[in-house]
Order: sequence, then C-alpha cells, then structure tokens
Amino acid sequence: MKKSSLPLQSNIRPEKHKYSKESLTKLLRWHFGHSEFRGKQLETIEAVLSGKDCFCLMPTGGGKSVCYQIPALASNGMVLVVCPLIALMENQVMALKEKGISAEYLSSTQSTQAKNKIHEDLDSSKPTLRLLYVTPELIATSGFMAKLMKIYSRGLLNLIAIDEAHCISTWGHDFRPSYRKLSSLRSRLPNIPILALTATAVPKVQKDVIISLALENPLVLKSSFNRPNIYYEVRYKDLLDDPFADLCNQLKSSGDVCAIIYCLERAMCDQLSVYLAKHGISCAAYHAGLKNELRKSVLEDWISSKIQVVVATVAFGMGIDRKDVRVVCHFNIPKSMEAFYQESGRAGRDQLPSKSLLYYGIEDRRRMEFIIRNRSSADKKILPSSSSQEKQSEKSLTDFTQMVEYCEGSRCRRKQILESFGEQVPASICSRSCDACKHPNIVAAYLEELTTCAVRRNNSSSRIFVSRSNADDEDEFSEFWNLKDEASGSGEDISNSDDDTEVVKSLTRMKSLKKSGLNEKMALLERAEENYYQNKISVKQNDKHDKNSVSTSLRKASRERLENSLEQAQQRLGSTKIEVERYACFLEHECYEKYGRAGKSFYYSQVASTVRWLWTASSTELTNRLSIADNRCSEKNRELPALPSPSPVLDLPKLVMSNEEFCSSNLVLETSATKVAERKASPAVSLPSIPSFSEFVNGIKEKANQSNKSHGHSLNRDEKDPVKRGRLR
Ligand SMILES: Nc1ncnc2c1ncn2[C@@H]1O[C@H](COP(=O)(O)OP(=O)(O)OP(=O)(O)O)[C@@H](O)[C@H]1O
Ligand SMILES: [Mg+2]
Repeated sequence: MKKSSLPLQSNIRPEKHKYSKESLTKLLRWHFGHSEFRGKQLETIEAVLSGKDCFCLMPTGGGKSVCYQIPALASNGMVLVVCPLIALMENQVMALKEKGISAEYLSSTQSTQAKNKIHEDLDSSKPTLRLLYVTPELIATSGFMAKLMKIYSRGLLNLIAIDEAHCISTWGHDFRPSYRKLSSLRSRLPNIPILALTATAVPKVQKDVIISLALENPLVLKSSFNRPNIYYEVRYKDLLDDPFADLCNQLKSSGDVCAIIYCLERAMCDQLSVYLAKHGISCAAYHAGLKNELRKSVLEDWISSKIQVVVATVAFGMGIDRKDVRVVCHFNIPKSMEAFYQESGRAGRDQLPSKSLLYYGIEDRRRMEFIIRNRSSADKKILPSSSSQEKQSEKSLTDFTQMVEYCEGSRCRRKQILESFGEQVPASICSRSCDACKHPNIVAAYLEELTTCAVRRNNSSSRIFVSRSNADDEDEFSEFWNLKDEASGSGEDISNSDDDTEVVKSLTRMKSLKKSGLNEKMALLERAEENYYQNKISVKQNDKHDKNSVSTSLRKASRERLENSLEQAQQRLGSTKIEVERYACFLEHECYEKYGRAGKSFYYSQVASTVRWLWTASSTELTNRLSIADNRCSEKNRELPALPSPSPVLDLPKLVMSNEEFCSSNLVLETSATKVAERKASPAVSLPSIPSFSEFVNGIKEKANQSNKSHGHSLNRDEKDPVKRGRLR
C-alpha cells in the first residue's frame, strides 16, 4: 500500500531550505508512525537538510536510519545510501517498500531485469526513487560512478548517507577496504552533503572517518552510547558444571523470548543449537557454513518469529532489525569491546528491558589470544610488513585485553563499556543494571574462585596452544575474521601521524588498569609461589601451634572431600570405575606435595581446584591423571615429604604413607561402608571451608597490623564455599 507523499518543498540544493520541526515530525508520524524524534535525530536531519556535512554517533538501535530516510522524504531528489551488507540493504528496502516509500538497492545478487528497471527510473525525466541503497564496491565501479555523476548534474542527488561508517577505518572493528574508496565521493560530487552514521566510534575512529570521507567542517552529533534498557551480566564457564545447561536455564527462565547466541565457531553453533532444541527451545543455527537457502530460511523464520533463538557466528546480525530481541548471549568472549557493544546492542531495540549475557571461560580467552596472535602473524606473511600493520596487531591485542578486563574485573560493566568509548559517566548511571552493581559480593567471590581455576589451568596451558597450531584451520570454522579476504587483499597504508603515541598511551593505560584486577592477584600468587620454592617463606615446620600449617586432621578431611568428588565423578561418568579411596589419597598427596609447606591457604586452594576439576573432567582426562598415580607405584624408593607434626587433638598416623603403602592402600583401607559410617560419626573432621585468595592476603595483612577486624566480606562461609554453592545460580 503506497502512501501519497506529503507535499513539502522541492530540491534541497543548491538553495538551503529551513524545515520546521513540525513539518519534519509530521513526516515521521505519517511514514513511520513514531510520535517524536529521538535523541539527536532531529538535529541531524536539520543539519543535512541545510546542506551541512554531519557525523552522527548514535547507540545501536538508536534510530540512525531515520536520519537519512526523513531527508529523502522531505525533498524531491534522491538520497544515496551506502551500506556494507547486501542483507542489510535488502531488509531496509523491504521495510521501506512496506511503508509505501519508493526505495531500491543495487547489488550483484539482483537480476538484470531488476537492475534495468532501476536504471530506467534513474534515467527518466522525473525519477520516483527516493532512496537508492548501494554497496561501497559498486560506488568504486566506473559505470556506476558515471551514472551517479549524471544524476548529480541533473540536481537530483540530495544527500549521501554512509551507514556503518566505522567500516572505513582500519581502527574500527569491522574495517572494509572497499569503504576506503568512498573517499573520492567528496571530490567527484562536491556540494552534496555527506552524512556518516555509526554506533561504534572511539575518538580515533571518529577522526579517521571524518578525514577519510573528507567531511567539511561537519556537525558532529554524539548521543550517549548508554543502553539503559540492557542488563549486562558475565557468567563464568569455569565455575559452571555445564555451561550448555546453564544457558538453557537462562533462556527458559526468561520465558519464550527472542534471543541471539553468538559462538566463535560454526561447530559450536550446531552443537549448542541441537542441545537447546532437544531441551525444548525453538532455535536454529546460522553461519557461513550452511547452504544459502537454509541460511535465508533461518533468517526469515527468526524475523517472522517462527523460531525464537538463533545460534550464530558473528556473520549474523549487522543491520538486522528485530526489535524484540530480549537476550543477546556471547557464548565465547568477543574480540573487542566494539564488537561486543555492536552485537549485544541488538538486544532491546524497542527500548524494553533486555539482557546481555557473556559466558567467559579461561580457555576461551587463551584461544582468542591465540587466534589474534596467529592472525597477526598470518597477515605479516601475506602482506609486506608495515608499521601500520604492526600497530594494527597491537591494537587487536589491546582491544581484546579491554574485553578481558570487562570479564575479569569487578567494576560496573556499563561504566566499562561507556568508558571504552571515551564517555565519562558517573557511577550512578548503572542503577544496579549490571551484575557487578547488583550483586557485587557474588561477582567478587566468583572472580576469586576464577583466580584459583586460572592458577590450575596455567599449569596445563601449553595443551591448548599445542592442539591449535594452525591459524588457517581457525578460519574454516569461524567467522571471527569474516572480512579477512577483503582485508588481506588491501595493501593500503593508512597510518596516521599520531598513531604511535595513541597506541603506546592506550597500552600503558591497559597495563595500569590491569594492576587493579585479577592479574595483580595472579602476580601476587605467582610471587608467593616463587618465594616458596626459593625457600623464602619460613615455614615453621616444627611448630605444632603454627596456625598456617597443614594439620593431619585437615589432610584427612581433604582426602574425604576428594573421595566424595571422585564418587560423584564416577557417578557422572558412569562407565569409569574408580578406586575412590586410593586415588583420593593420591590427589590429596599431590596437593600437599605442592603446597603443603606454603601453608594451609595454598593447600586449601589446591584441594578446591582439584575438586572443581573433578566436577568437569572427562573420562579420558580423569584416566590420564589417575594413571600418574599408577606410574608412581613403580618409583619404589621415592620418599614422600614429611608431614607437619600431627595435631594434638587428632592423631592419624596412617595418613602419612610411603609410596609403597600408597600403592597398596586400596588393600589396607577399610571398606566404603565402614568409612562412610565413620565419616558420619566423626564430627571432628568436618570438611574445611576454602578461603579465597583475597581472604588469605587480607589475613596476612590483618595479622601484621594485629588488628581484630573481621575479614569484611559480606558473603557468609556457606555462600563462599564452592562445594556448598557448587555452581553459579
Ligand atoms: N523516533 C523514534 N521513535 C521510536 N522508534 C524509533 C524512532 N526512530 C527509530 N525508531 C525505531 O528504532 C529501531 C532502530 O532503528 P534503526 O534501525 O534506524 O537503528 P540504528 O541506529 O540504525 O541501529 P544499528 O546501529 O543497530 O543499525 C527501529 O525499529 C526503528 O523503527
Ligand atoms: Mg542501522
């Protein structure tokens, strides 16, 4: 159904018309059904209608399209819209046509017939087209440029809108080399106002966009990037029993809502989508590995609400306008804050309460670092090394570090996002609409547990890197670098004079930020460990009353805790038969060997790590680890370290075993039944609670100050005990 145009004035160029707010609002209501302009929409529209260049920064879903669609309706000529993706153009043109607005797009995917029809209209004496969407690649062709010049010389071109303008900058997260070619528009088509629009522009990118498009004294309109209707939350994979199940519960508890789940790899999209579907969630996978028809039908089904959840790679989303997306989940850490902001910003475009969930895992982090580093070295092989490339790879790592800070820090998530775009905001801006502000104690406790996990994984980190040694393999399965071909084909050097200092500054900033976060704790822990191994810690081995020493009762309790966990692992894995008591002795002994002398806090942590590992270990991992115990049996003469003197309260001489005793312990230990009975009957050996690393550090400080202050953690012990809490709720 075609609506008649509201009669407004003629050509906006060369005479610059003044449009009243009322007449423009009328257009907005008539064509789009919105009652008022939002944010900076009106200012932007007035600026371009008066012939000014304009740089418009609005948050995702802020309503940037209206800023060039209304000018197209306010005049008789045509607005040229440059878009990075065909799918994006298709969507917008379809939506405009449904509103009765004359809009078309030109792309390689169209039939010759469709293209000819558009060209006929453009060549006619009175073209009806109001908006013509094109890709930057088309602009670069001489044929299209000639056509454009003709339209221009006839006075029919009113405005050039560059959507997703950050794609022009190599500093932006979605750099498109073809966007660089837009720089000729200004010289070829002088006096036509250019409107650059983006939701993602750090100051450096803004500057780059303005220079690259040769905008003349542009009006720069910035809205806040804040998305107040989005609640931000990070969930920690390493602390979860089953991240798939957790996500499934999260989606179910939100109701049958529309969601996008982003994964790094195609295989993960398929796997997760199958899992969710099996558990009653209406969903489908979407990635570049699927056939075009299937992809198209998934997209159509999702847009028309036939399916509610799409599990996709980053190939899905730019410009997709489903307003009621309630949850955007990143199942793997994104590569940068910009990418995260863009993707999570697809939630709540209708301004209603929505959620951004990010599942953070230590292995995901390492993997992404690995990909970024390898991508950089792969690029170096393809392209001759240049300073701009080096800066680029440094930037990728710096960007990623910022994302890691977001996950590993306990600061307000919203504030972190906004500050990463150079926006200084008061702490009150969040009003408890992120997990760090809403549940600061819980987030702090999770991060402390994560520290312990990180230490444990540090010991086995090489496994991850060894198994992923070929960067090219990554690209086959992930759309992480989805614009890679284009990017690597471009040899343009676009370095700016101040790039070096900017990068150095931001790196320094990142380093100083790190100091306050998890890394500091890690460094502290590493130093403490180092000190221990260099015998700098004086452990009073013979002092029975040293509160920090590991008592025999503690060792026994730890062994029982490990027995419980081994029993649970056995149940979970089903097929694996484990000699629970024997291996619990072995695992406990490992913990003691490594940390016993450093004191009970380190020892506790190590036991807790082992318990957590047992919750998630696969059958093979478990078998591998326990086979070490069996191998040890052959080391007959190896001496175990001496235990500290037994506690006067509970003397358990049998707890300290030689290797031989250990190897035959399955024969001498009591039956499970008697042990369980004994365990129940013995109140003296209750399971120890595990102090966090910060509790440990605070404890030392307190001791030094001889203060009677309590620890100051508001979580009670039950909440902090990972065994009792078990997992993230
Ligand atoms: N003045 C307004 N009042 C109410 N809704 C509006 C207004 N302007 C735009 N919208 C709606 O806001 C939604 C987002 O608009 P649009 O797609 O233009 O956002 P965008 O800024 O281009 O987002 P993105 O950065 O994700 O591309 C659309 O559904 C649109 O209809
Ligand atoms: Mg848009």
